[in-house]
Amino acid sequence: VSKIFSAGLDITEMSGKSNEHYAAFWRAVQEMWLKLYGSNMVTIAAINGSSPAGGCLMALCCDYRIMADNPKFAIGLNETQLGIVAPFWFKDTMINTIGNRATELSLQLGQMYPAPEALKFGLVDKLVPEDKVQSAAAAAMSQWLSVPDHARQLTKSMMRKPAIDRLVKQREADINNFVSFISKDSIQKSLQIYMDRLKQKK
Ligand SMILES: CCC/C=C/C(=O)SCCNC(=O)CCNC(=O)[C@H](O)C(C)(C)COP(=O)([O-])OP(=O)([O-])OC[C@H]1O[C@@H](n2cnc3c(N)ncnc32)[C@H](O)[C@@H]1OP(=O)([O-])[O-]
Repeated sequence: VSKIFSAGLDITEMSGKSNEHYAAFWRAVQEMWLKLYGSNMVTIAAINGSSPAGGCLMALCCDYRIMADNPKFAIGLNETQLGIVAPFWFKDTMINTIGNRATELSLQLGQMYPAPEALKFGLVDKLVPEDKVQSAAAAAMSQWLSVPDHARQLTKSMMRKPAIDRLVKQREADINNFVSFISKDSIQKSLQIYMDRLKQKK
């Protein structure tokens, strides 16, 4: 979709559904993170549009982020703006990228950063003109692949394993927590209001 890298998790999957549905959905989101954050391959995000919440998480899972230099595109974990809470492993992924204080600011405010600010915060590593995002990502990939792979993989795993182990240990509890949170009437209402606002914006 033009102008969107990823709109994040599908909000319609989190509203008006059964607890079984929410549990299966959340397990799939966990799986995506475990696979992408834990991948031993080199992953470069070519961010060619806005990237809220789950979209930001996907970008943060990568080893390096290149974003289109367009202030209309914004990236961030904006969960609080929807009345929901980014789980601890979203938080850990952001801390591992931009540090504790910047993460606390970002998460509490549900801040979306336009591309130039995202670069300042270290949320992305490089800005390039919109038509150069793919080629810049390919160039970055070549650089990353020139490092001896075994050493790079072990280093990546050393950096990320503690966060991954934390979720693996608490997977079921995290699913239960998500289901009981998302199925609350007050949270369902917040999500509905947010979706209505998105539609009104058009
Ligand atoms: C604990 C849980 C953690 C949660 C993590 C998450 O990721 S939470 C998710 C956090 N995500 C957000 O907060 C993203 C909110 N979205 C946005 O900020 C903007 O849509 C945009 C910047 C992605 C694209 O702007 P744009 O002007 O190019 O496009 P547009 O605005 O006109 O939308 C087109 C259509 O798509 C619809 N739709 C959009 N997103 C979603 C979605 N996630 N889901 C479902 N539907 C969505 C929108 O309603 C509209 O539907 P319609 O009326 O055609 O039936």
